[in-house]
Amino acid sequence: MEQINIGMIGGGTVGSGVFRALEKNSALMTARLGVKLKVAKVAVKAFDEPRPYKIPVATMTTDWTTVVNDPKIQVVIELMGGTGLAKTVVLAALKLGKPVITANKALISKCGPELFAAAAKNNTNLYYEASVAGGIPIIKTIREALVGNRFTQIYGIVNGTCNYILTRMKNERAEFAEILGDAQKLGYAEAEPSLDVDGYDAMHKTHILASLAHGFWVDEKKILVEGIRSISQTDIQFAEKLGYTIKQLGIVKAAGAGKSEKVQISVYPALIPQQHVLANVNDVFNAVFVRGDIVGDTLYYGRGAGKDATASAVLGDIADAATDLVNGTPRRVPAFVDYGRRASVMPASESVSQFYIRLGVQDKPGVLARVAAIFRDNKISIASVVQPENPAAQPNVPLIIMTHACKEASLQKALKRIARLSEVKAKPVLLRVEHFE
Ligand SMILES: NC(=O)C1=CN([C@@H]2O[C@H](COP(=O)(O)OP(=O)(O)OC[C@H]3O[C@@H](n4cnc5c(N)ncnc54)[C@H](O)[C@@H]3O)[C@@H](O)[C@H]2O)C=CC1
Ligand SMILES: N[C@@H](CC=O)C(=O)O
Ligand code: NA
Repeated sequence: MEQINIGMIGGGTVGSGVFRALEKNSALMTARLGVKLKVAKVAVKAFDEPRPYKIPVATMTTDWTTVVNDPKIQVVIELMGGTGLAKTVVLAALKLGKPVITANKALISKCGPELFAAAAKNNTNLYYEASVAGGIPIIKTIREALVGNRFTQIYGIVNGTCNYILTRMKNERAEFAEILGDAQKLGYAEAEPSLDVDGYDAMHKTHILASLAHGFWVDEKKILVEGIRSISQTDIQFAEKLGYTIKQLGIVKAAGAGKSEKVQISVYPALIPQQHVLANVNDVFNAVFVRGDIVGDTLYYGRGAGKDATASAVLGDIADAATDLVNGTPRRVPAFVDYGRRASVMPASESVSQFYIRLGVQDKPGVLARVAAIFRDNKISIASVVQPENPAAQPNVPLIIMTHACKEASLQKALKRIARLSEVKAKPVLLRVEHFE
């Protein structure tokens, strides 16, 4: 029976997870695939760095080139992260004609077309299932299982760290910073956790999904990105009172048809109705809702981060890479196909939604009337206003306003004027409300 020798660059949370998962289930995979799989070498920064599972010292090296260049290594897995050296590693392996597996969404989002071209030029492939929604097989679903569909809507909770933080903020009334520390300890957060909390990790994943779903590599600068830092206990509790839960969403929504089709691609924390299925996706779990024109609505759920769930996605890619090698079909499912469907990305200013606005205002007569007048001037209709009682006679109090649906541009214009009012004492917090229509 043929054996495929695998070289891994990175042996941290995900890398050691993959090593351990193969120790556990490689015999099962061999039985299913008819090919033996062996992680022959692992490159790490330091042999004794903390990692959740052990990797034998004899398997490790600190020189990645000895892994990639070893003629016995047939498949290279990049699990080091970042977009600098990781890109060099991936390109080096592809240039040697070796299939590469990566979990690195930052790298795919930033350099996808260049890497896909290198894979094609060298008649090999790039596999990246672990890069989006951890253990959920969403890349395979969009590219293979649902290949017969046009995708009209994708809504995803695609960052495990943010979902974990928002869930614990809601359930325990705990504060942001303390929970982020736990997400780091659990191996969910990026090495640079601002990628998670400022929305960029979810943007990388939404960028990849949008590009796959619509057949052209989206310009990432056109994606609206907002993180979860500005969300406070006040927002979580008011959202709850109003019947909503706050979730960070990646949104890919197509409107119009043919040449006039526009795709909204955004990442932001949104108020979603408590009874919606995505409102009940908690902790590190991710979920992706996909609407296809033939299949209708579909939903995928699972752990979005962590050593084992992410390893499971890498194992799936190992199976594909090994089978493609054995069968001599390296480009059976190309990493990405640009089929020239240049729908335009809708500018954020054109999108329409309902808004939640939290202002910090002086508690004195006339403030609400002045704010309401600005909304009226911008033809924005107010759906409800909540101002909690102020028994402690604080000088500044929150004022929460829910609007009816309006254009983002009108809302932003109104908000600029409101922020300048002398009675408005803090930077307004704006959250969109998503009704999944
Ligand atoms: N942790 C998670 O839940 C998930 C992580 N990812 C992605 O997987 C990748 C790896 O993430 P983690 O395992 O969490 O990171 P980590 O920080 O735990 O592990 C990184 C590994 O790369 C090694 N490394 C770094 N620079 C190196 C160099 N110059 N030469 C050799 N080895 C080097 C480190 O020694 C370490 O073993 C990242 O791209 C991340 O975005 C994707 C999905 C989930
Ligand atoms: N930091 C990421 C890891 C998985 O992609 C997340 O929290 O989702
Ligand atoms: Na995945």
